[in-house]
Amino acid sequence: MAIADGFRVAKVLAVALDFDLFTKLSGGEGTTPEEFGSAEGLAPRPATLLLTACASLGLLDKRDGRYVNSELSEEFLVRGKRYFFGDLVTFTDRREYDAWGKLDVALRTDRPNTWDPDTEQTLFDPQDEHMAELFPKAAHSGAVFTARAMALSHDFGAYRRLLDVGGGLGSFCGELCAHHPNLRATVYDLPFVSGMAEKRLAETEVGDRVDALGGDFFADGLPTGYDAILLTNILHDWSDEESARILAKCHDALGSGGEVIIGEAFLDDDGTGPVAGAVAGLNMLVETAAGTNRSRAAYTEMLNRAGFTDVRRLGLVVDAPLINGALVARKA
Ligand SMILES: C[S@@+](CC[C@H](N)C(=O)[O-])C[C@H]1O[C@@H](n2cnc3c(N)ncnc32)[C@H](O)[C@@H]1O
Repeated sequence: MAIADGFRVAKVLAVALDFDLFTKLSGGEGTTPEEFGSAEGLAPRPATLLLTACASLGLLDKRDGRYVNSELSEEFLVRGKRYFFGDLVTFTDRREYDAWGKLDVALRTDRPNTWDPDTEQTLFDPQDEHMAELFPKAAHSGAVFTARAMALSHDFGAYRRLLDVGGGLGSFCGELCAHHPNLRATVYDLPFVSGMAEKRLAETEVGDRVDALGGDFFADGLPTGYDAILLTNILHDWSDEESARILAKCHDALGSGGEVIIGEAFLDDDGTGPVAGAVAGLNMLVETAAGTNRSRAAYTEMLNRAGFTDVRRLGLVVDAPLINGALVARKA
């Protein structure tokens, strides 16, 4: 049944966030269904049903007859908190909920549902209503806690300068530099995203060690002078051939001994799971022209073909959204 009605659960979370429920409850005395209903213009029945559903999912606790944030929602669903996850939920709901309703069409046509490859050149078109602002914020929302997991799982302090290719709003750079005081990092992304990253990073505690550079990893060469390149949730957006071009650019940009780190929701090598990677793979069908999730074995082959050696598999010491591990490889 959990499989059959999983979409209902996702919608409960998305709608509660649309009401800004968890931010409004943060730090307060909680709410009753009557108070919540009258504040939001809802009749008692729907107000009660929504709060009950949120409590059943562990998003709210009930104390002395009042609904309050659970520990989970207090940490991840309150706007303005460091690990706020809500923008990813909202993006997924607004952009992908309807598109997943037509999953059968994507399967039959082998084309994305969320944008039109006949009129838009790429998924990352700044003219697209969701891409211009919501997507970078959503990616940040998923990345910042994931970056913490990466920081705890790999010694980024061994590097002096890190280049985060397709680094979005600098979520990984910011978090990794916060954990490693001697690390300096550059976010490299399309100019409309790197401009947003620059502004955001300037206001953070590590703003003096992280900068942002605009560019296109297909049209331009990558900047040099870095001893590590990070690629998280990048290669799954592209075909094998396009991914090979990106890896070749990374290889060209690194000096001898430089390392590339790939973070992904990897598939098991035998192609049977895990659920997160496999379902994210189908999302690549809905969202991209030729992307796919791949196994560690497939990425190892791609890395070797690009000239990297000594490929190591890295587990995460804490679970993270969006990725389930990393591969680290060296340029000989
Ligand atoms: C799925 S997001 C991943 C963001 C981040 N690395 C993370 O893990 O959250 C893909 C990123 O690649 C960037 N991107 C797409 N095409 C690009 C290109 N041609 N050159 C540089 N960056 C690009 C997008 O703007 C976006 O920030």
